[in-house]
Amino acid sequence: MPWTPLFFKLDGKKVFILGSGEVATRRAIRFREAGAKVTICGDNIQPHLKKIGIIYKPLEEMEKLIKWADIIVTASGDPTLNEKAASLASGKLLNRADKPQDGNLIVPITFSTDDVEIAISTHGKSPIMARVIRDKIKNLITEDDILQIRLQDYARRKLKKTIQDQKTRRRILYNLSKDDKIQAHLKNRNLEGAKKYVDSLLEHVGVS
Ligand SMILES: C[C@@]1(CC(=O)O)c2cc3[nH]c(cc4nc(cc5[nH]c(cc(n2)[C@H]1CCC(=O)O)[C@@](C)(CC(=O)O)[C@@H]5CCC(=O)O)C(CC(=O)O)=C4CCC(=O)O)c(CCC(=O)O)c3CC(=O)O
Ligand SMILES: NC(=O)C1=CN([C@@H]2O[C@H](COP(=O)(O)OP(=O)(O)OC[C@H]3O[C@@H](n4cnc5c(N)ncnc54)[C@H](O)[C@@H]3O)[C@@H](O)[C@H]2O)C=CC1
Repeated sequence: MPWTPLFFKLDGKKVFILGSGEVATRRAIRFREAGAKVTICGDNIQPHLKKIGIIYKPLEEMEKLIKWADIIVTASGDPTLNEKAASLASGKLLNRADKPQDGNLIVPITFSTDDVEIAISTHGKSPIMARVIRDKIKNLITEDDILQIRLQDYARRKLKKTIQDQKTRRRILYNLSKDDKIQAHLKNRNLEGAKKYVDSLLEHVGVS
C-alpha cells in the first residue's frame, strides 16, 4: 500500500485549488481554517469565501499559481483541465479530488476535539463508508479516555522536565495509564484529584 497517514501543519502553506464547485469550496474552507494561503480558480465566486481570506484568480493564471503553490487540488468538473493542472503540478503535493489514485494526497474525513483527532480514509473507495466508520469510532471514545489523555499530558510534561531517561519515563507512563486509583478518580470526573495522586506517586521517584 503506497499511502501512509500523516498530520500535516498547513499554517502558511500555499494551496491552489482548481474549480469552485462543491468539492473545491469544501477543500478551500478546510485548508483556510487550518491557516493555509488559499487561491482558487473558478467561475463560481462565493462572497463568503472571500470574507475568510480565500483569493479568486482567473483561469489564465493557473500555470503561474501552480508554480507558486505547495499543494494543488484538482476539483473542477472538467477532466481535461484537471489533467492539465495535474501534469503541471508534477513533483508537488497533489490532491486529485477527481481521480484519487493519480494524486499523492488524500483528504480524509476527520473528527476532532481539543484532545484527539481521528482521520479515516477508505483509499478513495467509499467516502460514504468513511463517514459511517468515523461516526462509529467517535461514539467509542469516552469521557474517561479524554481525561486520561489530559492526565498523561500532565504527567509526561512533568517527567520530561525531571527524568532524563526516556525508557524510564515510558515505564512510569504505562503504569499510570493502568493505575486503578487514577481510573477511579477519572470515573468520578475528578481530574484534579488524579493529578494530585500522580504528584504524590512521582514524589516517590524523585519527581516534584
Ligand atoms: C479520494 C477522495 C478525494 C480526496 O482525497 O480529496 C474522494 C473522491 C471522490 N468522492 C466522490 C464522491 C463523493 N464524495 C462524497 C463525500 C466526501 N468525500 C470525501 C473524501 C474523498 N472523496 C476522498 C477519499 C476519502 C476516502 O479515502 O475515503 C469526504 C470524506 C471528505 C471531503 O470531501 O471533505 C466527503 C465526506 C464529507 C462528509 O460526509 O462530511 C460523497 C457523499 C456526498 O457527496 O454526500 C460522494 C458521492 C457518493 C460516492 O461517490 O461515494 C467522487 C466521485 C465519484 C464519481 O465520479 O461517481 C470522488 C472521485 C473518485 O472516486 O473518482
Ligand atoms: N472528493 C470528493 O469528495 C468528490 C469529488 N468529486 C469529483 O470532483 C469533481 C468536482 O465535483 P463537484 O465540486 O461536486 O462539482 P461541481 O459541479 O459542484 O463543480 C465543478 C466546478 O468546476 C468548474 N468547471 C467545470 N469546467 C470548467 C472549465 N472548463 N473551466 C473552469 N472551471 C470549470 C465549474 O464551474 C464548477 O465550479 C467531480 O468532477 C468529481 O470528479 C465529486 C464529488 C465528491
